[in-house]
Amino acid sequence: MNSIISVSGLGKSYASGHVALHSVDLDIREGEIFALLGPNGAGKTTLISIICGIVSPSVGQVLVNGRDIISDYRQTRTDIGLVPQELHTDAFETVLDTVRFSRGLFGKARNDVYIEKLLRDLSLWDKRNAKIMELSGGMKRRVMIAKALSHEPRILFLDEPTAGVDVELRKDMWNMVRHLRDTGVTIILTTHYIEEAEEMADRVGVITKGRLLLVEENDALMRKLGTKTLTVHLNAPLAALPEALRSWDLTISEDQHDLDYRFDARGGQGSVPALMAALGEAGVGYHDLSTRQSSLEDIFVGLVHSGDAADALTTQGADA
Ligand SMILES: Nc1ncnc2c1ncn2[C@@H]1O[C@H](COP(=O)(O)OP(=O)(O)OP(=O)(O)O)[C@@H](O)[C@H]1O
Repeated sequence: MNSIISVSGLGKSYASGHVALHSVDLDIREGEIFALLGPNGAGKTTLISIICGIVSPSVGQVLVNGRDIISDYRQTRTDIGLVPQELHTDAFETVLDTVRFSRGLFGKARNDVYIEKLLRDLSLWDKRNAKIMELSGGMKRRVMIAKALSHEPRILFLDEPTAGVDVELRKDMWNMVRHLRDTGVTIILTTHYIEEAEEMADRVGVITKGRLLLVEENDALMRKLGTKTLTVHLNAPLAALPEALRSWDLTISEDQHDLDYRFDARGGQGSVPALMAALGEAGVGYHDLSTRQSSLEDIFVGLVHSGDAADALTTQGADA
């Protein structure tokens, strides 16, 4: 598959002296959903702001569709739609007017057929004559996406599309993004939710402290993300594991009130009901359960320690 964006040796030092990006190499494939996953301050917004021409790089090169983002700014910017992290749009305008206006900013002729399709695709057509301030938070986000797509870009950047959004809206957003990808748009989103990267992306890049640690196909990365821990809160303290439970990867907490069970974050969930049955048969009573997924920090630490980061960078190099 062709690269629609090619980033090489990209570095950014802000005037404050802070180095936000260290020599990033990255290729985005046409038609994919790519998630840039990293904690706050990792450099995600800086990276996409450079690609979109909002922040200037200190060193390195970015090609969008084969064109340099600096010497060919006008064309490369036209190829891109950006939904920034902060939602800001004119509260008193109607949905239709604000989206038409955004298209005009790119010097594109009015195209009511395209705008209608776009608003229908984003389930906004019924609200086309509503003022922005009358819309729910989720709909305002959709309007931001419609604005970003109003000039028919081939690439859409979504900076933290679901930050502060409730679970239901998040799932709506995921469906919408997949649908947009099916219409041929290449999508790059930033997130600090592992779950979001897992749910949405074809490939994931993990970034921390301005370094792209690895770029992987989603499945391969999620396998690396290791384990989930299920904690079983017991009715009574347990001093030792009953014989029948010795084959399970179980650890009794120090106060003997909890049992921790570690299982594969992907594909291992089927073992949880079996464990519950085994606990029942062994006469171990419990009153509550909780699960915990490895945090990004756990993963970064794990990657750095296992040396996978270096291997992964090689993989990324080979990808380019
Ligand atoms: N204009 C600026 N001047 C100085 N430092 C900046 C500037 N913009 C960002 N930074 C710093 O660069 C680093 C990377 O910031 P960036 O916004 O790219 O991270 P991020 O991964 O998008 O984080 P978040 O998820 O919090 O937005 C941070 O330490 C941030 O404080």
